[in-house]
Amino acid sequence: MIEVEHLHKSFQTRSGGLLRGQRRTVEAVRDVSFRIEAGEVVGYLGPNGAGKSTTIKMLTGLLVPTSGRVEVGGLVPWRDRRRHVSRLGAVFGQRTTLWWDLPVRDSLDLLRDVYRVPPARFRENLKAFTELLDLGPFLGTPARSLSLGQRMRADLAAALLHDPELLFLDEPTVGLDVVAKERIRAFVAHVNRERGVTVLLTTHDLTDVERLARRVMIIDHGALLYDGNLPELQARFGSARELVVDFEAPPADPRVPGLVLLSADGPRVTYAFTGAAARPITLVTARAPVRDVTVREPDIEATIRRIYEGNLLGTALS
Ligand SMILES: Nc1ncnc2c1ncn2[C@@H]1O[C@H](COP(=O)(O)OP(=O)(O)OP(=O)(O)O)[C@@H](O)[C@H]1O
Repeated sequence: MIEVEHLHKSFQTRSGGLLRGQRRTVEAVRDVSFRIEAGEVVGYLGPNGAGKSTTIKMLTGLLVPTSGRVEVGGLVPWRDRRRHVSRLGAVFGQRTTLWWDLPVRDSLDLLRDVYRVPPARFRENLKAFTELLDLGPFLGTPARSLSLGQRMRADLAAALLHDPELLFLDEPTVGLDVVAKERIRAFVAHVNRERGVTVLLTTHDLTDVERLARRVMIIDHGALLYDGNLPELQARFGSARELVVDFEAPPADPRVPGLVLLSADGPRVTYAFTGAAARPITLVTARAPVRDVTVREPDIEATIRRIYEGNLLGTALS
């Protein structure tokens, strides 16, 4: 579906401040290559300024690469813009594609005309999306009066009315409460599953990724650092699992041979371990009477932070 080979994009900028006017080259994307198959949901992650938007803009045809190859469904995005755009949908969390002063329903009608959606198909899609996203209560409301969550739902419907094969989502849940976030995620999972829509998702909310994407690509300073699934990411870069043990009484010596002691606070002692939890639990319970044990998984957020920090320190990770 998407093929990217040795993609580069540089921008010429002029510096401000003391060096005002001096030309500078920013390499926003450096030698990025990947393939995305039809029907995949891929999380595209990276800290601010990493090169995510620049990549997406090249994939949508808004920007022409400095060098390298991009093909989406057999088309070169910036050369075949019109045909390309008819096959993709995009939702940008920070701005809307809806007409600000028009009722949502009128915006959707206009998009139907822009994309020449057959009337029967339009009716089917509008009905399905109205149900799935509960658009009914605000179809008559102008975009400017919608809450952020309502606006996102309307934007998602707008992006999918013309049955695109590919959906770009840029921060689709930013600023939403947990319930609204979950509703958006459920909808995206639905269109992927039921309609086979391929999704490329940029987000700073890792719950979006855990919920939706089996695969993640991590970019920093324009270069791809990781491309793979989440469990492998955890296995390769995650910190150890933690075993939190509540002993019946504070142990005189909390150390257990074979386990790394992280902290001891009265009867509660925390150890680090890797692999399965059975052996550490056996070791601990053999040591002293235990009231309770909990296994704490390393969180994906911490893992990704370590990858970003590793890159800042210049560590080769991939
Ligand atoms: N039109 C432009 N002119 C000059 N520099 C640019 C331009 N667009 C992007 N850049 C620079 O390219 C780099 C990558 O920016 P990009 O917007 O792709 O990052 P991002 O990963 O999308 O970040 P964010 O998460 O903050 O949106 C940054 O250093 C940015 O300042």
